[in-house]
Amino acid sequence: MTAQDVAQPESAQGTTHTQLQQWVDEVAALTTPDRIHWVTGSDEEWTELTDKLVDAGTFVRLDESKKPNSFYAASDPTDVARVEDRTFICSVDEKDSGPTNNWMAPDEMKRIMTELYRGCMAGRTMYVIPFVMGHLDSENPMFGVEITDSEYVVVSMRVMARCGTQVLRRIEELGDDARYVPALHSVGAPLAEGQADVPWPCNDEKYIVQFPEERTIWSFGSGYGGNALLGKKCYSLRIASVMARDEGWLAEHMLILKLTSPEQQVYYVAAAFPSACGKTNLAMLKPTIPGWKVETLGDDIAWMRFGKDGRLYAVNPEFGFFGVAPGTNEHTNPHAMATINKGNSVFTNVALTDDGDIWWEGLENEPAHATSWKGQDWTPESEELSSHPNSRYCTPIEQCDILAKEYYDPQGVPISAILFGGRRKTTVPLVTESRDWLHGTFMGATLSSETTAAAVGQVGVVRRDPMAMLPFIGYNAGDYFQHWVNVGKDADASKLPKIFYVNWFRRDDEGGFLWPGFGENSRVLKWVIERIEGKAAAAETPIGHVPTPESLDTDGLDLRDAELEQALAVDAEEWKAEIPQIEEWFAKFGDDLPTQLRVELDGLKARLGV
Ligand SMILES: Nc1nc2c(ncn2[C@@H]2O[C@H](COP(=O)(O)OP(=O)(O)OP(=O)(O)O)[C@@H](O)[C@H]2O)c(=O)[nH]1
Ligand SMILES: O=C([O-])CC(=O)C(=O)O
Repeated sequence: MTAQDVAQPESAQGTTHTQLQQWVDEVAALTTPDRIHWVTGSDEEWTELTDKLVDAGTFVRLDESKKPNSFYAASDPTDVARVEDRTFICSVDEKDSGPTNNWMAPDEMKRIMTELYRGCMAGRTMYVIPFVMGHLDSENPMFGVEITDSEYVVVSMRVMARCGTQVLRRIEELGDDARYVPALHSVGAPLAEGQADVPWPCNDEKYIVQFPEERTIWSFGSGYGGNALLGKKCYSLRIASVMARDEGWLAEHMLILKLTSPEQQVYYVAAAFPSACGKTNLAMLKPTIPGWKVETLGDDIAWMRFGKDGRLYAVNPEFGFFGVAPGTNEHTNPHAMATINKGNSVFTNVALTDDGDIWWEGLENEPAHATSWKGQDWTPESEELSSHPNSRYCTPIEQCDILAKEYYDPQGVPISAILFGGRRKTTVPLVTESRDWLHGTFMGATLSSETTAAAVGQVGVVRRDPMAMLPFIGYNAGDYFQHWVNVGKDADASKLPKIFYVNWFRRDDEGGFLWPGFGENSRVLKWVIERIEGKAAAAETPIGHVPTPESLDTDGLDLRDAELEQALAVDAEEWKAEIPQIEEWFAKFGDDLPTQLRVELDGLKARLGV
């Protein structure tokens, strides 16, 4: 079948952008969809698609009075999270993908995937989604075009990115000057003539592939989150990190928040934590200390470029939140709750209540009965969880009642502090200030965290997750470290953000969290700002500057002195035990590890007396 044979629905407008049209035609010829639909982004289209998803049994419409214009979806039980072992960086030279990524030669990968794509959209509609990550009116709009055969992906992309005709028109206006990332996605479930569809089509064989030199993404087999919404992790982190390396900026797995002190001083903070380690919660934090205010700019991704004034400015390229549902409630994240309660959201792999609402572990008002994410009867006595630990809400960022007005500024905001952090039960204190950019880069490069349900695999295993980017660095991680070193070297040190390392997850001897976390993390933010202002005290330790117990504002906090001390403790023996692990981690990189990081490690060893 040729592209010309593919039936065009009346709504298909095509494009005057010859090269884009050519690519769409080629994909259609290969994948043989029944129809092609160019996504407009209109409200009518949303209604059409969500109705179609309801008819297919993929979506259940939630009660309008509880969650207007919102939908429940349950995925195939095998398609619930990112698949890191099926994710590839197919650089031309294997060395450029480095020791932390899966690699295959691009030609070989394309040969395999072309066969998988052949006829894979039969019986389905092929959607063409023009989108832009970041602002349409920015100096260099970061366009993408995702082709997908999943209505779920179209609806979710519409929440997560600025999509549709307005973007396509801009691409057409720019013509050959429009730089866009072609991103091809299929669930890999062709339908034979007359064959009924399943609610969640997917394929056991999955590939999530980035071609860094071509700045192209090919994804096959999964309909879920970061595997399928290709503007998110695949483009805004893996491909964008390659662009950032080449162009001298940073594409990072970071939230961005605006902090206003009681004296009305404004600071912007970015923070990198691995998936499901608290970015969304910190980004929307409700401070428990009087006079401090937090507003949100982003909860997952930050693109940071130097401004003319020499400071590092961050923008959030996304348009929605794709947040972890379990644990989210009125206490832990009241702003996320207010955002999703406004509706226009998609909930995946949570529980469906009998009165047409959603529920998950940790949410208030536990229902007496619900349908679990696996479609089974669920009651509080059930042994199985009602919701998958990586169940998600997908909701528009503009509904967030504490969205900072600067979100709309394509220039972004000047960052004063960068926080790195992960989940560690032991060893890592509540907060540590680095001595300088290089030391902060070392902290980031050696970041460690227990694995979570956000990726398929074992949960709770400590692994190194540099800058929380382990699954997202689109090139050799050794070169990525060098890029961070270079950013510091080329900048005016006095204007660079200060780097800190936090750990909300240290445990006491009974296994409870030592630090109450959530809104109380505002106390740590306050200390961070007071360090920047030169006001707060700190103790110098082998690993960096740690608050003295008195320097951290604990007014009104129900925390015993001994607990605070334990949360802040730097135990030399525990840190000595980290050294061989860091050495093993660094050994992976061979000569690609920047000398400066080896020098930092030697410094740490000397201070610990190793
Ligand atoms: N103990 C404790 N748990 C927290 C804290 N902040 C977040 N969490 C929990 O960590 C889990 C993940 O939190 P999120 O804020 O959604 O994580 P995220 O980093 O945005 O996750 P991704 O969307 O996967 O990138 C939730 O279950 C939270 O309840 C904290 O300060 N202390
Ligand atoms: O990418 C996803 O599927 C969800 C997400 O935000 C993450 O895992 O960090």
